[in-house]
Amino acid sequence: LDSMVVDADYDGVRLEEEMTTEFITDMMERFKNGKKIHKKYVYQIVIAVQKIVYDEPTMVEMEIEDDATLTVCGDTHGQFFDLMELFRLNGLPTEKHYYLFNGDFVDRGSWSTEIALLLYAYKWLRPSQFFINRGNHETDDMNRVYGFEGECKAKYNDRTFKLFSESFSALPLATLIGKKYLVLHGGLFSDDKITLDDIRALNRHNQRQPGQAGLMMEMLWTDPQTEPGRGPSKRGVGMQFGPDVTRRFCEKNGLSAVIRSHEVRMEGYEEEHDGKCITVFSAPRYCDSTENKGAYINIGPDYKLEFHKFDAVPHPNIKPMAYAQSSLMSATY
Ligand SMILES: O=C(O)c1nn[nH]c1-c1ccccc1
Ligand SMILES: [Mn+2]
Ligand SMILES: [Mn+2]
Ligand SMILES: [Mn+2]
Repeated sequence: LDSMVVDADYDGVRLEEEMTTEFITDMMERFKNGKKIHKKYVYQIVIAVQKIVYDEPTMVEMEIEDDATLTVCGDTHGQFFDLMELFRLNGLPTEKHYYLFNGDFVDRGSWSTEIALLLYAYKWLRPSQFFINRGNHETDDMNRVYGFEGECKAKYNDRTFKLFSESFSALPLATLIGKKYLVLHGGLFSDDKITLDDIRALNRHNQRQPGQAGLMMEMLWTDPQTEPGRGPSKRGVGMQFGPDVTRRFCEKNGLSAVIRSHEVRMEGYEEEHDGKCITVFSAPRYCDSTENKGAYINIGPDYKLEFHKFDAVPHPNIKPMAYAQSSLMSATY
């Protein structure tokens, strides 16, 4: 990277050895105006964050300081302009305003590189006050089909996607908030015996992609159901878990609730399983078609959950999946 030179006439804020709020402010403005950042900076940001998240535990554990707030966001799926609306309503990330993005920040929407670079820039700036869980869309199989790979290659290059792909494999799979809320993208398990220690013990570095079975796959793919017990997945991957499964898991692990994302909710969030399984989804008017609201959850030092809804905002006339590769082109031979 050192040999790469950013031309003297580059019109953006320059990035040196560390991330700065000035760089982030400028990058946000550039993205709002349909501009990009220099590919050298893309590489620097993704490589820096890959190193940071690689060393984080599979389940990150954090507390909310007395004068701080944590906002938990669900799927954003490349809907950059709606994320800007969320930040306008709720405030940008700061040293005292922590954010946790609960996976599926790319694919579907056509500003996935903008969202990924913005979240990564904040992660690099304040690694202990900004958190990112992996979703099932932070995987090669989904990115090949649902637009992120194509968008990386269209806006930047192949190397950009490769670097993002390696960073996705390094992302933590869950975040424990004040020992009360377990936040993960999909949901719970086919095995009642799974505990937080099993999640802590999961070595995510020897399995880059979730595959079709196992703890990592279930954390990224499963969904709640209203019926007690367990049932088959409607997605063909993972399974569904009922209110009794959630209750037993919370009791066994001393949790107040599990907070997950992964599914659209018309009001942007939903408290299910007697309030012990909470879905939060932060992509309003999903794929420009579902008439859902977005939502986010603010949690203060008292660990009370405060739900907020928000509406989609206008965006430039680029359709969802604009960069998705046709299945023929992306097939591997
Ligand atoms: O893209 C989505 O809606 C999504 N978000 N999480 N999982 C999916 C998905 C989409 C298609 C097929 C399987 C999963
Ligand atoms: Mn065990
Ligand atoms: Mn999703
Ligand atoms: Mn998902």
